[in-house]
Amino acid sequence: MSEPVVEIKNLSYTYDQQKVLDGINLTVNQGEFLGIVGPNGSGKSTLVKCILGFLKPQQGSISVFGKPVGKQDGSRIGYVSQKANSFNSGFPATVKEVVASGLYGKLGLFRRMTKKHMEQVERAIAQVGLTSYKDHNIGKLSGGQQQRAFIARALVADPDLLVLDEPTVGIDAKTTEQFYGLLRRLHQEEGLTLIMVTHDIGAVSSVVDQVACLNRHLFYHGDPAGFEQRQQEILTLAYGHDLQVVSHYH
Ligand SMILES: Nc1ncnc2c1ncn2[C@@H]1O[C@H](COP(=O)(O)OP(=O)(O)OP(=O)(O)O)[C@@H](O)[C@H]1O
Repeated sequence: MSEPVVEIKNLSYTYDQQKVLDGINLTVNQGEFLGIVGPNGSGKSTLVKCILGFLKPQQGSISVFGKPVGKQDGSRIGYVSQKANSFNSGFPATVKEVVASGLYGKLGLFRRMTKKHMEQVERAIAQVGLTSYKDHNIGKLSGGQQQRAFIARALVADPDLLVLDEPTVGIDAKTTEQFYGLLRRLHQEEGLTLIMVTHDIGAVSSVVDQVACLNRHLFYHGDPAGFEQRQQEILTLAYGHDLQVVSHYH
């Protein structure tokens, strides 16, 4: 079997006096699609920031593609942050320019784009179905279209791992469904490994193939069937009360 994409061992993270992650052990294997769920303030974004190397944990270790976090080629990881879709409508950049900015890490800011780079940009835009909007101003697109443009920016450098932090916040149910369709295709047809933080517990089981339920501790990590079977028990532990979950997809 190939090496894990992400391997987290006994990870703890503390902000000032507040321990927000405690003793987390979690492995993401190649080709998996992991959904991270948990209540507000449960440490989901902190965990993602540790995986991306933005935060340095006080305890434990994380390796990504077999190397300590921060030591791998950054272009192997695509990231779409929580705030990516709160874009100023006057922002003076086209979809093509925003997507091309995803290559700056590889190119350096002032190196010219070659024909091959431009083809990569066009391909990433096509992957998310925005070809007819490629010359539109990003700020003038709908929230769902903007979100797809940011996915294209994360995909343009051809990453092996895509990390998404609450990508469907502020997006309506129909657009969210289309968006999940896109993620499913990237996962199933292109074999991309994905990690997605989400509040959408109902939909998680129909989109991801692994679920991690977090609230400082990891309360569940396994397949969606096991999660559904023990859902009330796990959510009561993690959320502290019975939470009725309505699935969007059944
Ligand atoms: N930079 C920071 N400094 C101090 N405390 C922080 C910082 N960032 C987050 N926290 C706190 O750490 C806890 C976990 O935050 P985190 O953003 O990881 O949770 P989350 O599960 O992603 O939350 P949400 O679902 O609301 O986005 C929260 O109590 C938050 O207030």
